[in-house]
Amino acid sequence: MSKRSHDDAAASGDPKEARREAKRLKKEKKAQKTEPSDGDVAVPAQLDAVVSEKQPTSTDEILSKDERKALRRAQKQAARAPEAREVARPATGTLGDQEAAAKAERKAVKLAEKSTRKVAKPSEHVNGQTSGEITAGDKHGAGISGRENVDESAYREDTGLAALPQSDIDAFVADNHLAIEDPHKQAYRPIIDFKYLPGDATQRAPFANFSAPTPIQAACWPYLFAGRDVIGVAETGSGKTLAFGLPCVRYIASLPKSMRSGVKACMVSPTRELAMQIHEQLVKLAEPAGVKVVCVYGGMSKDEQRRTLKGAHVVVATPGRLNDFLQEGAIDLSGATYVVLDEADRLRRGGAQDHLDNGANW
Ligand SMILES: Nc1ncnc2c1ncn2[C@@H]1O[C@H](COP(=O)(O)OP(=O)(O)OP(=O)(O)O)[C@@H](O)[C@H]1O
Repeated sequence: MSKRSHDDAAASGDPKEARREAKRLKKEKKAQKTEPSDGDVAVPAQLDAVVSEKQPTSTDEILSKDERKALRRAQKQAARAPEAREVARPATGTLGDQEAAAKAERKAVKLAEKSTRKVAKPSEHVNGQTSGEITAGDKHGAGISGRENVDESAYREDTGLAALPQSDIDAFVADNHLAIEDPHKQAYRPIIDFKYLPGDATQRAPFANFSAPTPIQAACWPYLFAGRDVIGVAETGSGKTLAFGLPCVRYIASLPKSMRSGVKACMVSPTRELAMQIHEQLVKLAEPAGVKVVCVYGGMSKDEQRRTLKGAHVVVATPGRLNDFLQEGAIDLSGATYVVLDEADRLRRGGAQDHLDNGANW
């Protein structure tokens, strides 16, 4: 009913008719007030807020107290589970009333919970490899091979780390975009603080100037301490050297003196510069532990390098020079059970495959 018809009724001179019209008009106005306007069709945005960080005020108007509580819970969980965002979104387009909103809300809570569990749990779809795969970014890779035939009980999680609430671990994994796949499903907790490293405080001295392990270190260390094979992928400058270097040095340092002689670890790097960088960092850790690290690479006198090899526990090498020394018997890797292929993808691309194949019978 329009104002025009009300005017018409008044103009007809029938007061009864005019009163009826006025009443109808009032009713209509009331009904218009309760109907959503075009601006209220912001339902998708409100439901997006189920998984976004900020909760718009209009959500408060639509949801009940219990629903708002569930919403906050979902937001917290969804913040740690980015996949939930994508799964929850399709539900948003079709909902326009309170009941539907509550339904979508419940669904989002469930999805967020499920996704959170998924993030926390190592994936189960690994293709029969024996390696754990640790991914923290995707620029450069380091193939890290742990000790063979080592009792996996060699690594015992620090009690403080084991006592942390799962939510702390989940938050670390989600915040650092870590994906950890472990076919053995041991689900070691990342060592998120140096104080959770095995060993006493003196062994943490090399990290005195660092505030916390980097994500790739935190994720790799438990697996490598346990003697597992690891493929680690992380961007450049993310601390991969210590990720594989610390467990290596600790392993050698832990050997009884009678078993310590000879090369115990070999690290192959695609370039001389990278090999030298690894060497430089490892020496700082290794020397105080009585572990000798040497670096051999092409373009330098072999004689000098041969001399340095005497008494070495760890050899850092470029593929060609390593192969030369293997051929001539200057390096014996028969006792080396800790092998690192630094930037394994680059090693392959750089034509190191033949050298690596030659070294396969180390
Ligand atoms: N936990 C840490 N906190 C702060 N700095 C660290 C930490 N661990 C290592 N670093 C420092 O970060 C720098 C880069 O580390 P590193 O060379 O291991 O990175 P990377 O991932 O191996 O890089 P690249 O891909 O270039 O080889 C080094 O100077 C190293 O001393």
